[in-house]
Amino acid sequence: MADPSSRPMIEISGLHKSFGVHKVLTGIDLAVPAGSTCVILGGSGSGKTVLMKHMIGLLKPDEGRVVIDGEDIVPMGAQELERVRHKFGMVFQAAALFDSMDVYDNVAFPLREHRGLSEEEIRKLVRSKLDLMGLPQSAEHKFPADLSGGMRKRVGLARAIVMNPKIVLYDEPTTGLDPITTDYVDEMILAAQRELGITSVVISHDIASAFNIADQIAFLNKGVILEQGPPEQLRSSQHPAVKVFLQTWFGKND
Ligand SMILES: Nc1ncnc2c1ncn2[C@@H]1O[C@H](COP(=O)(O)OP(=O)(O)OP(=O)(O)O)[C@@H](O)[C@H]1O
Repeated sequence: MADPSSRPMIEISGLHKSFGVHKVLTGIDLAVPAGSTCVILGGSGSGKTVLMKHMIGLLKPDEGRVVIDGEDIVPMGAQELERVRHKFGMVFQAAALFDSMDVYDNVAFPLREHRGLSEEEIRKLVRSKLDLMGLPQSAEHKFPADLSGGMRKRVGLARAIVMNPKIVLYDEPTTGLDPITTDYVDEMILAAQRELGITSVVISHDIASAFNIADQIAFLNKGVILEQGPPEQLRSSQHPAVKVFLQTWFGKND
């Protein structure tokens, strides 16, 4: 568990974003302490993906600041943004692996693209990340089509952390997975945080998974964060929209 008083790795303040007349984000304030896991929870269309895109500068806000590791990225041009993006790893809903490459080459790909490393150095880095994700040597030469959904997720995660990023953004990492595989993926997210000190931001509408992995949950609804804090704070929220959303899961499990 990260120290909540540590300095923020991501700090968003007064963020507004509209597309035409459609106001999507209307005043977001969010601080994610270094080394912690923040889950952005919210229903479909609440603005989770739009918020995440601001964190890596894929969208510019109409108003507000987006400070990453001490730097406001809003005024940055393409070259500077490219430098900041190297601090990020991304895990997408679909694992987004290259079908024509085996597991080893998929994970090695970012290292070959961005670093002048020897094959031996690449081997060490790839193996260490596959180990962390619990992928045995025998999986290295399999192709994505031959892997289960959960295995593909783990390969995607190994690739996202192979460059030792400071921050990993997860876009709906457990959508479409069965409960056991979901637990396993949650474990992998926690392992990456624990072993590598990674700051994680997870967008999700999976309540069980959010409560499993989050140091902090930010509940997004209609473009504003209605409640933000440790899972137990969300659980006891008196905000009607938060209560209704959580009842969809806790209602069934209490
Ligand atoms: N580039 C864009 N142009 C216009 N509208 C957009 C654009 N990107 C997102 N939106 C709108 O912003 C709103 C929020 O979208 P967003 O993708 O952030 O939702 P979400 O919370 O991630 O939902 P989901 O869980 O369904 O992925 C939606 O109404 C969407 O149509």
